[in-house]
Amino acid sequence: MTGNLLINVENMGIQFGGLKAVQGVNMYLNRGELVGLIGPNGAGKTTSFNMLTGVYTPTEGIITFDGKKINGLAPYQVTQKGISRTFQNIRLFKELSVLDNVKVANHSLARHSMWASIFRLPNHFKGEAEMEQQSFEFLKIFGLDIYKNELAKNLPYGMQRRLEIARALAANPKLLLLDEPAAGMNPQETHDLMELIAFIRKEFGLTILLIEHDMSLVMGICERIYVLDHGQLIADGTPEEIRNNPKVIEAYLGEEVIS
Ligand SMILES: Nc1ncnc2c1ncn2[C@@H]1O[C@H](COP(=O)(O)OP(=O)(O)OP(=O)(O)O)[C@@H](O)[C@H]1O
Repeated sequence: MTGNLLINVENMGIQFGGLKAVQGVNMYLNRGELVGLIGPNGAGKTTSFNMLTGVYTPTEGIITFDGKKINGLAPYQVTQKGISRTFQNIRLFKELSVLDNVKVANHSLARHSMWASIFRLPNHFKGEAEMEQQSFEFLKIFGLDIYKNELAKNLPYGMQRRLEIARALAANPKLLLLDEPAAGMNPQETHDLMELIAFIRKEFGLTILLIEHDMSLVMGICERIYVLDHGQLIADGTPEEIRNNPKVIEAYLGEEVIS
């Protein structure tokens, strides 16, 4: 047990050739928190997610998750530790059904052994049935059950975004990282998504870190917000504090209106 602290990031940074894309980032999330990560284009938000999930190894700093250092772990090991994510550009198995997309992600949760699967022992079929049922339950939560047998590529855009979150959740994370979940959604879809995020967080006892350009969403559901600009944190605080922070207003001038 590591108390209330779930993830702690100390002095995190990464350099690509001569470019310091992210540097000196300190942040933390307590269990159960819903925190936003915002900043202008190119500020280093996705790069930070890539470091938290093992896609990139930071060139400086320490990331501690659930009391253990996770720098240098491969992405699948980070997932096993309990961090799942979605991507800015939707990454689904487009030629698989909606249900199978969730089942694939759910596979790491399957309680039946690999040997039972390989030799198709009775436990395998029991495990398969359980997994199918569990995956279907996820689809229901996301309002995707009616699309169960549809190929992922045929889903309306907003539903594809939802399926991405369902998949990330099926890996049973403690920490969920959402990279622009409302990108390309209309205001109604964004509003529904906001409610869904609040719901799954409560229902699954999740901790969530969210990158988002839609300020109504960020300001509406996050308890705390970190602001990145040119690879460095320039502010952190409550939505109210962030909205009134002169540095943040300056960083966003000409790009976003913080409302
Ligand atoms: N693999 C890489 N090699 C070189 N430069 C990179 C690499 N990945 C990211 N960068 C650079 O790091 C900087 C931060 O990019 P990043 O995608 O993290 O920004 P962002 O805040 O997520 O932006 P956006 O809001 O547009 O998605 C950019 O200058 C980008 O070009």
